[in-house]
Amino acid sequence: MNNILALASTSLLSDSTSAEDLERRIPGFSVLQDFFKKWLKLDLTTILTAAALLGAASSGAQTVQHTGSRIYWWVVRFLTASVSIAGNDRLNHEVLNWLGANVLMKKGTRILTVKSESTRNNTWSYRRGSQERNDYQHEKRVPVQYLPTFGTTWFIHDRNIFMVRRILTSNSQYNIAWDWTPDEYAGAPEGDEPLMVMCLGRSVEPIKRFLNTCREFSDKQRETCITVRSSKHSYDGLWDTTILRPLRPLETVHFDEEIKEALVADIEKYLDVNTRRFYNRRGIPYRRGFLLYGPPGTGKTSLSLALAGRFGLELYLLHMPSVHDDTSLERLFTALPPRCIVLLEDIDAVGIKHRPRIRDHHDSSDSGDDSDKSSSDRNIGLERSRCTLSGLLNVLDGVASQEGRIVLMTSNYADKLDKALIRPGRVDKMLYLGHISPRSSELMFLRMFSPDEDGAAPTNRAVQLSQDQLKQLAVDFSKCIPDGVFTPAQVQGYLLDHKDSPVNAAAKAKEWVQEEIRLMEAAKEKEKKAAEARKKKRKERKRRRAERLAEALRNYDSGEDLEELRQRVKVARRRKKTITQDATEPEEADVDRKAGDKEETASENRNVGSIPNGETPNGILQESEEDLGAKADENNAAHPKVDITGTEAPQDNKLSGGH
Ligand SMILES: Nc1ncnc2c1ncn2[C@@H]1O[C@H](COP(=O)(O)OP(=O)(O)OP(=O)(O)O)[C@@H](O)[C@H]1O
Repeated sequence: MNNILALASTSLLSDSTSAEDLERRIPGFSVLQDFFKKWLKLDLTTILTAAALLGAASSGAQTVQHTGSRIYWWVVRFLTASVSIAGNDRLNHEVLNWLGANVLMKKGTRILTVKSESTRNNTWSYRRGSQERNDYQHEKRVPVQYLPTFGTTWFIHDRNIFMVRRILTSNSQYNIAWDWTPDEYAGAPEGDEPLMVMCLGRSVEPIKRFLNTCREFSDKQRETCITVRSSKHSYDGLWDTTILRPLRPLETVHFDEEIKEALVADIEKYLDVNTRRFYNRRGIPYRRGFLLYGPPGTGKTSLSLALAGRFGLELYLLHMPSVHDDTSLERLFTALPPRCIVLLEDIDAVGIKHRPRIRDHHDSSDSGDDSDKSSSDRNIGLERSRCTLSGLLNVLDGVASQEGRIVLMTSNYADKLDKALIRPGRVDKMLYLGHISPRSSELMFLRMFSPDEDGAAPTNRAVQLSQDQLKQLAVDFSKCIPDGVFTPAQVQGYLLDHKDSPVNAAAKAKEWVQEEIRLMEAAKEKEKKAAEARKKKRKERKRRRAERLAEALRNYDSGEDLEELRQRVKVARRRKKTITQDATEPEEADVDRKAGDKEETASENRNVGSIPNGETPNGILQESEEDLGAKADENNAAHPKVDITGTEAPQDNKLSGGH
């Protein structure tokens, strides 16, 4: 730049002086000048002068811009108050949401960004933003939402001038063509950019009020929905998926009305501010836990959703089998807000660590099939969580556990839950949701066929009936439903099949009930036969083992010390256990074990003398060991070796919610 200025000043001097000076500065300048003059009829000195002047002007402009920017920020600093909001803060989205609905559309802003559906493959993407799905607006396409883009949005709120800057961060990977491309055109925000909310004046109070408005606006939008948060990638410890589900009124979950009222009253009392104070003053951890248990399809999940809606709380959903490990579980619990409902589904799936896979493998290879396992164990074993019971107990009421939340756990196998898990403090009330009663089926019928609040028919093709007619049909229908036989899900399924005609639903109920009972009995019979076959097989195997053992004992040298034999059984069992645990390839381990046993047998043979019929003490050991294994299997069948097993729920905190 100094050179250009020097050149410009030189060029402005007299012709001869400047030419001499330029020749001195740029060797060969006079030759070039002659060439330009002769062939292009241009004066090189004039061109250089013009270029130098332009350069000087640009440099001046930059200095002015720089000074202007400093003055601007000086003014901003002294005349405005500001609050910054991180990209991953919920308030960030709430502010954008408010701006989108209340400023951009009204002002007719011309530079916007749009949000619809993410097509990103979450499995492979490194940078994952939170996702929001609206189940309420069941449209074919996700509705688009217009939001502020990068840069500043100005608006007046509550008689104050506000500016909200959506900041282009260094993380934003955009290909900016030129340095001077304005932020607004630099690309599309991904949703995790910080915001700077500024307001003219020296107090942050107007900003606080504005932020409150944004929160209330979002809450209002959610009033018709329940916000369900879940974690797609539980190992991140992030509640990264938000689903807006239609609000489910509590009246639509049918079970004993008294129990329902007691449950609502209990939660209401717990959420009362005075209760919190009461807990805090007395040093009692402010937490409440409920266990909802019963057969599948009896409304455990539906009740949890309804309770979230009833108390305006967000529901944090954790499907236990998909939680990666204890660390992930802890991270997720640490990220919970103070007031929410946490739904832990299929709590009985916790505890795979207590039943190592290698042992399972060995068991099944020993028995040849898995028919030894009890059916309930097999059912539980379909999907096991990798969390341990102690990990779960820790998050429920460990030191780092969040206070103020309500934990709802669901289980189909409450009788197998560990006492530690359901002790008061972790589970304060147990609620059984069972099969449907005639009264509940009557209510379900009415709910299904009653006109909507606006008087519209439940379906387009539904025949409109008077309220009295409908009530009569509901009573007729309920008379056909036997008490405590069907799950509410079954009855709902039937009613949905006849959703266009309550008359048909009531008329065909008897026939449906008979057919359904026949099918259920057939399924039960089949299951009974399968269980008998399993039992028979187990008995047969035991008989064979007993025979072999008896045979071995017949051939047993009575001179051998029985105690010694017992010790050998113990040693062999211990060795087998070690091999099973160490083995990465169980077959190899098995071969090693057998080889080891053979060697031992040889040496034992030397000690105890020859064993007739080729039956070795090891043979006896193996039989005894298998026998013990069989006993363990039987034991498993009676008390499946899940972490949370074999304990009776305490009676004092039981609520029975039979429908
Ligand atoms: N008590 C009930 N009242 C009204 N509807 C019910 C009830 N129980 C079940 N349903 C209906 O049956 C379906 C399944 O219910 P839900 O998922 O809540 O059962 P669940 O007990 O959680 O089952 P699972 O143990 O298999 O998770 C839902 O569509 C729900 O509307």
